[in-house]
Amino acid sequence: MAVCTTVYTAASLHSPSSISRHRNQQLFFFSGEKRRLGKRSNSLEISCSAEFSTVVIGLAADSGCGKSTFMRRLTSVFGGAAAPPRGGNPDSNTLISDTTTVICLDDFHSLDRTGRKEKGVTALDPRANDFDLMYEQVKALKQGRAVEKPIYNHVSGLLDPPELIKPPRILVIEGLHPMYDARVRDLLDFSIYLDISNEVKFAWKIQRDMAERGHSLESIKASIEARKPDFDAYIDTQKQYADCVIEVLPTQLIPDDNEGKVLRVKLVMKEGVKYFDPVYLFDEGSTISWIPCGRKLTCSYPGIKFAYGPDVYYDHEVSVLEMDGQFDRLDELIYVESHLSNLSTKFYGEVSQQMLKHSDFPGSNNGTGLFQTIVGLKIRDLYEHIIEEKAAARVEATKV
Ligand SMILES: Nc1ncnc2c1ncn2[C@@H]1O[C@H](COP(=O)(O)OP(=O)(O)OP(=O)(O)O)[C@@H](O)[C@H]1O
Ligand SMILES: O=C(CO)[C@H](O)[C@H](O)COP(=O)(O)O
Repeated sequence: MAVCTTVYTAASLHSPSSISRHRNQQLFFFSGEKRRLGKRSNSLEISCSAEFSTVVIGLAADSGCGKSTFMRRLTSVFGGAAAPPRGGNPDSNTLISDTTTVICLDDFHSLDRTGRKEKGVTALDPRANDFDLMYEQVKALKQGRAVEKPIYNHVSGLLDPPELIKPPRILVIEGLHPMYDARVRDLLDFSIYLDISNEVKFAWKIQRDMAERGHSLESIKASIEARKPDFDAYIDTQKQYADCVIEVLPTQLIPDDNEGKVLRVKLVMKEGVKYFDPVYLFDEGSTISWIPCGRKLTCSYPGIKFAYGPDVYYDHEVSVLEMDGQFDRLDELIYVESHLSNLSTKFYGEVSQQMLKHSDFPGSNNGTGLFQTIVGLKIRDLYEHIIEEKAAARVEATKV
């Protein structure tokens, strides 16, 4: 494996004088192709060996919408536990496992909490974020170069000294804006948008911020309202670019439900995405409605309803799989799994096994957990295909 290792620091990208200081920093060099950086090189750009490839996944969602839970499910599909960088800043937002590194895009806030207050902008506003640096650093990692990424400290509201991020096999960039900047968007091998309806978002935020963070109901309402215009303008618009959207809505099984406990969840899968074959129920391309409750699946009120079929989403052809309701017994999930195809599992029952393994995670009894698990397996499959493709290209290149 050859890895190019110029270190991009936040400072090096802003100040021309620091570019020369950092230009020749090379921290790691494995065997393989070596390209020397000329001392008088004007640019930090260096061409890296094609032997190394980081697959980049984008996960977009508003704060408190289940990104961390999704990340825990995804990391588990690859095996091993994810932890913050060892010996680093205790308030780091990064999670590293054997295969994946998850970086939080809040680290690219260019304004700290006070700066935002002074300028009267929210963290969702592009003016509070450094997209040039985000692009440079995601590109560097994708090409196999380590970066010195800034840290936004959620405890202090300040920008902390940067942390070193080495190129992983799979880089997940999660946060408010992974698909906002076209340059960053183009670096993504796959993208997901978690689309939580306002009613559900409110219920989740209350549950977490009141119970765990001691906020009052009024302050939670006020914070959601204050964020809404910027959320609509800058975050929600990104879903049109996503390869896959998990939409979470109130149930339709209980008339006028206002409890928000039972959920209707849709998995919107774009057609024609390389190495991503949408999952289907019973018969690919048909329109299907299925109530699985009966002899093989225990369902208490209000029951469970699945739907599947083709649709159009922001002018793209998509397949949509929907689940309304919740499971009573996860050990019976295999019945549902056996009617789904294109799951990219490695053995019969892998979806059910993953769900049972994390039955304590939020959403494990409904479509949020089921669809997050399925997307995790699809990402593993996509990753394996990309790696295979690169290996085949290398073999071809050696023949030439
Ligand atoms: N599928 C789910 N079903 C029910 N509640 C959920 C689900 N996912 C998340 N939640 C609730 O939302 C809260 C936030 O989830 P999580 O920490 O995964 O979100 P996040 O997007 O990473 O948040 P933040 O960006 O603010 O750190 C959880 O504590 C939980 O209460
Ligand atoms: O939307 C957010 C992303 O998670 C945060 O609100 C943003 O990062 C600002 O942080 P803080 O609320 O700590 O000032």
